[in-house]
Amino acid sequence: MGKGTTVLEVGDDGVAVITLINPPVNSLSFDVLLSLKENYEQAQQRDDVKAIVVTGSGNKFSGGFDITAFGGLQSGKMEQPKKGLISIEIITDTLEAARKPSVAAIDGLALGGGLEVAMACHARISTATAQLGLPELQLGIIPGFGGTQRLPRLVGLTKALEMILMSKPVKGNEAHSLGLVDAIVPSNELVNTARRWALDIVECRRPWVASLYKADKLEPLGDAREILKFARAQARKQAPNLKHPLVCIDVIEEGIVSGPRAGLWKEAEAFQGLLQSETCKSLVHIFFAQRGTSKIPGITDQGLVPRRINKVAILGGGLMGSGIATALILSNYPVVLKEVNEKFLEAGIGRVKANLQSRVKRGNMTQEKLEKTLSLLKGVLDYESLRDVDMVIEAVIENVSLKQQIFVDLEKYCAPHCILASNTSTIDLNLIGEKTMSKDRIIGAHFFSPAHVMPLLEIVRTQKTSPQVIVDLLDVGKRIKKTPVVVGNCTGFAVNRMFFPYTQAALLLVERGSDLYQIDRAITKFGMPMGPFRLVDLVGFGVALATGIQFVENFPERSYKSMLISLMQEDKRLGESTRKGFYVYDNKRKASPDPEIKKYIEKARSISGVSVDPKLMKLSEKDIVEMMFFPVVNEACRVLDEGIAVKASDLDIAAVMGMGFPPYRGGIIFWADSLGSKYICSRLEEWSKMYGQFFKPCAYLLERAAKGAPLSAPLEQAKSRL
Ligand SMILES: C[C@H](O)CC(=O)SCCNC(=O)CCNC(=O)[C@H](O)C(C)(C)COP(=O)(O)OP(=O)(O)OC[C@H]1O[C@@H](n2cnc3c(N)ncnc32)[C@H](O)[C@@H]1OP(=O)(O)O
Repeated sequence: MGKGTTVLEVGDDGVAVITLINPPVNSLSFDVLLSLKENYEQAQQRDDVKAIVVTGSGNKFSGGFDITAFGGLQSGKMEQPKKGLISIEIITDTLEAARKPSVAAIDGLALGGGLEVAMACHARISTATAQLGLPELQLGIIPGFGGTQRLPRLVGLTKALEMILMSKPVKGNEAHSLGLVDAIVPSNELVNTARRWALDIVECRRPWVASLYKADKLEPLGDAREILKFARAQARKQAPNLKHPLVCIDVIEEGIVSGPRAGLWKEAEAFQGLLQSETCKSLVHIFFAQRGTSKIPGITDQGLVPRRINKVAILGGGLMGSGIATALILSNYPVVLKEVNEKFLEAGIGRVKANLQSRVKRGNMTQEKLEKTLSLLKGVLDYESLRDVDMVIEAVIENVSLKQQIFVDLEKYCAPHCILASNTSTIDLNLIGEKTMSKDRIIGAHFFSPAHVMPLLEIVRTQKTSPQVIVDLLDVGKRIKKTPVVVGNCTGFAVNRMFFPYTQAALLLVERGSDLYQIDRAITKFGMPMGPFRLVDLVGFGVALATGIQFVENFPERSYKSMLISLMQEDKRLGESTRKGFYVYDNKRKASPDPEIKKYIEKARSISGVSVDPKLMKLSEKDIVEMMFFPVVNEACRVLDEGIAVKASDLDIAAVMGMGFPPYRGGIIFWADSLGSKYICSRLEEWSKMYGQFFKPCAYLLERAAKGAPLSAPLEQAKSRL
């Protein structure tokens, strides 16, 4: 059976309506594209057809080219169509060059190839809320159905570059003011308006525009060159490791300098090349991995319906609590914020206000909306006000006995159905709930700071957490626009388990002679937002030490015990907040290296009893990256082996969204598999001989390496490769 189709219906008015049908988003599979071509040709031939309307089924135009086909095209299982077949033969020479005019009727979304089909029509009618955009760069490719040529001609070069390079869609209303669509109508009038518009074109009451040859919106060549030069500089600065944004700019330039037809050919060539790139493979993996995190075998396939959460309570108005409260009220959840005294409560509410105010300052929220959002927040000091909430999220300091007492109290005051969640980032949930009888409704809701900004939500289930409670929290996560990763219960869960060896590797290397600023530079160049030392400065030494202790206590055999951070803390160097950490900070928070650090390193080195290793003093960037990240891979393997994560791709998302691992490398395990389990294992073995247990490969990694199996393959599959 084919994948999707189009349907042609001819009305008495002489308009042929062609509907794209490929749920859920009417993606453009080859079947859909070939069927679209056939129906266009039929409409051309039929005497009873005067004009054409293209629309999508289920109130959606189209989400673009079928991303599920990428894998087949990349592996060679599916044949690449000949160059230009779709963008030139179908979209340009069949759709745009047709002898009968066509109008796109856009509801819901027109993204990527979807918008490119719409731009080849001779006019576009849209609803106000539809999303229109070319987000291809997010997938490591460029628009490949003529978008690089038509969008600049419809909206001007500057706006087109912004939309394409930032993968930023616009809503119908904005698209209208930009000239991308010709009229905005309500959804129920969409197709009829488009029909009339198409007939008006036939009768010359409306212009018949072929976007590819429109030139009035294009800037003069000299100006265009300047704009492109600026865009190139920005792209190089923002994503120095990525080539495809620069390729995209070259392709756009070709169309402006040599004409749109030449631009189309260059686009087709570049598209085919980029489709095979590692960047594209990695980003497509991330696309599906991200959607896969909310599919949990045994939980989300049981037909459970999420219960309605009407009101949420947050315990603790510190940095985390106030961030979580902000995230919730921003998605219209009424929130009760509980603190222990007036002073803390006021400070907590103040933080939420400040979070919202920064949105107003940046122009992302009106003052009126701020007031309305803030009215959803109520501060309280007692447990009485928690009687009618459906979920509590505890976000107090990381202190086991305090948390245990809180959960006992919650059990007393909250309704029996109320979900009892903890935002702990490291502590075992069984310990937190030890003194309660409510173990089935205890769950971890681990947010990342700042909680109203960071996209990840680590959902921690214990053996006893009921599937219903997991489904409920998944639903809340979706409503507050977080990507969930559901993990099992242990010290540090998935993200901090991976973070720990990362920080430890950095400390081990500097104690043995590597330059800490060089480590930070190499790691930033690899694609992390900042290096490990700059990061510790940012989160603060207090947090780093508190989490560190949890790990050293729980995993002593593989912890590298360094006193470096403690020694600096004794001298009140606590990171950026004190203007001194591994770096020194000026008034503008600009970080500069500090020669004084040597002193602390030497002291820490003598406490650890290690000596400088000349090899580690002159590590290459590649070696730094591997010595920093292979221990992370090793820990990720343990997390998989212990069943803490259900699938490898969940850890890829956890690394990308929780640690800042570059998405264009596909996440931690995907990246590791690109290097091979054998190679990683052999390097770790080599280092463990020289530098100790910290690097020792775990059983899972050893087993995979021995079989030459990828780390991401499910256990049975890896075994069956024998
Ligand atoms: C040649 C061309 O220039 C190349 C292209 O067109 S490349 C494609 C460009 N298009 C895109 O990048 C859009 C990608 N999709 C999205 O951003 C979002 O899915 C969306 C905004 C369309 C919908 O978002 P949302 O409502 O949150 O639903 P979401 O869960 O993401 O998607 C629903 C389902 O549609 C699938 N889907 C979405 N877009 C798809 C596409 N283009 N192809 C195939 N499947 C797609 C998702 O994988 C998901 O499947 P699942 O239910 O099995 O997990």
